[in-house]
Amino acid sequence: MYLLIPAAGVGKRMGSNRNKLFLEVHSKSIIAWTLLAAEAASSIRWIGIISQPSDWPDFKNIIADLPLTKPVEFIIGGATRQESVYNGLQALPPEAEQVLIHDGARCLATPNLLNACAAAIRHCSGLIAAIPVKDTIKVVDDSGIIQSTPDRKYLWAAQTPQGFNVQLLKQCHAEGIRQGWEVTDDAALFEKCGIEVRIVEGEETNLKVTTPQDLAIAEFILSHRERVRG
Ligand SMILES: Nc1ccn([C@@H]2O[C@H](COP(=O)(O)OP(=O)(O)OP(=O)(O)O)[C@@H](O)[C@H]2O)c(=O)n1
Ligand SMILES: C[C@](O)(CO)[C@H](O)COP(=O)(O)O
Repeated sequence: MYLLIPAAGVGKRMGSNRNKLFLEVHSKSIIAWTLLAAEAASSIRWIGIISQPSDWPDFKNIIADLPLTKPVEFIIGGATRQESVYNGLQALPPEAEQVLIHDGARCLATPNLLNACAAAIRHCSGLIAAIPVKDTIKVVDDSGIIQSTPDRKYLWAAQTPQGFNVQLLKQCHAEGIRQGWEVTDDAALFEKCGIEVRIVEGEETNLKVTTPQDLAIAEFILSHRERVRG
């Protein structure tokens, strides 16, 4: 399985003055944890890091210190996550028929989840890891007035990995450019193109490290894992 890792952000919500994936949690950088999970996932055979060239020296220094055996390619990121993934798709090896896209910021995803998504994409055209929401979700208008309360039993929080048939995703990204669609995950492009996307049960611990509070939560999860695994 081919894995694209969007890693070209700037971490505005983290308040970071550099790519937040270089921040450390539990003694390793966020991107290091993500790459170690990809290395440990037996289904992953190739890794593409989509990132800003200005970050490549730092990424390469991190990778040099990791026990990686799988090929890692550097792909130029875009101004948005959507553009970054578009670039990543163009850079895939020509033989890639399916792809997993996994946020570099989701450094707690387990190898088992990556493998489960890699197995599941063999049987469908599109999928996402997701978990049922626990809170009641409100749709709120611009003036802060609640407009509706969707039935929670139909609401899932999308995570990554997200998996896709490569040719279909390339077509949907191209249509997104033509239509000016701005999406925050790739599944939304499939949805807009009318292509079915399945859910794969995600992990409650698979948070996207976005704000400083998430760093503290990730630290707790990683230290707990270490205690449990010994
Ligand atoms: N132009 C971008 C923006 C984001 N990402 C990646 O997409 C993932 C999810 O994005 P997010 O968590 O929003 O990261 P940032 O964009 O860095 O955060 P912020 O929105 O707070 O700036 C991250 O791994 C990020 O590196 C990317 O590859 N290219
Ligand atoms: C792709 C994603 O992680 C699914 O929840 C999320 O949409 C990324 O959003 P971001 O604003 O780019 O972090």
